[in-house]
Amino acid sequence: MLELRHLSKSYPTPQGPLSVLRHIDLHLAAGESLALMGESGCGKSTLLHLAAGLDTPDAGEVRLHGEALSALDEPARARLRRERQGLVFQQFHLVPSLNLADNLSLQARLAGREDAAWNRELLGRLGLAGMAGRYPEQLSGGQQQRLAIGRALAARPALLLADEPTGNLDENSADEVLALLLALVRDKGCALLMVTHSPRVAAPLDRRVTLSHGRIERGPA
Ligand SMILES: Nc1ncnc2c1ncn2[C@@H]1O[C@H](COP(=O)(O)OP(=O)(O)OP(=O)(O)O)[C@@H](O)[C@H]1O
Repeated sequence: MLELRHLSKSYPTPQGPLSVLRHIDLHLAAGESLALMGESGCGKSTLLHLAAGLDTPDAGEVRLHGEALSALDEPARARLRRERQGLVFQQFHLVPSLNLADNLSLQARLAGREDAAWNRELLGRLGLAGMAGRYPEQLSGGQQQRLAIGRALAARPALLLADEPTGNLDENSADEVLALLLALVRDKGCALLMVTHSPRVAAPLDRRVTLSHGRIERGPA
């Protein structure tokens, strides 16, 4: 369902182009979870941004459901992101002026896929029921992260892209949020590509790969 073919990406720097990704091939099947690991600065976020169509590769292509993102214009890419992808970042990116219920349903509403029953189930399973009227600043870090996950899943995306989704949480909250995230994606048959530097966080996922020197090193299955 997500296919990265011969992806290459470099950034311009005063010292010349910095080659970050070199001919990356990666495939993620429907409903599969994959941890993308590697040392700080190895290009994990760059790869995730390319997969999300938030940035464009220098060479190669990203295909989602067989459709090449490069063949779409930006409005079509944005629509695909809204309808088919959920994004979760380490910084929660909640909208401060919207309450919890409105933050949760924002993306689904924009995608025309709002489902009140699913929203209620999400709130319950994320431990946020009864807090619908609260604003992000009135929530703990763990609650804000759970809300960000709920927002990404509210439109029932086929693919969740997550960049260190538990990176801002203490160990206990991180374990709890990760377990919830995995249970939700498994129940809904949602594929997951998750960036993490932590082997502990990567362990419960179906597969792990490591980025190093711009290339994928296949880990143990
Ligand atoms: N816009 C940019 N311009 C120039 N260099 C960049 C840019 N964005 C990222 N880089 C460089 O590209 C490399 C890969 O960055 P990236 O953020 O993808 O790494 P990462 O593996 O996600 O790191 P971390 O685990 O620390 O978040 C780094 O050396 C970074 O400094």
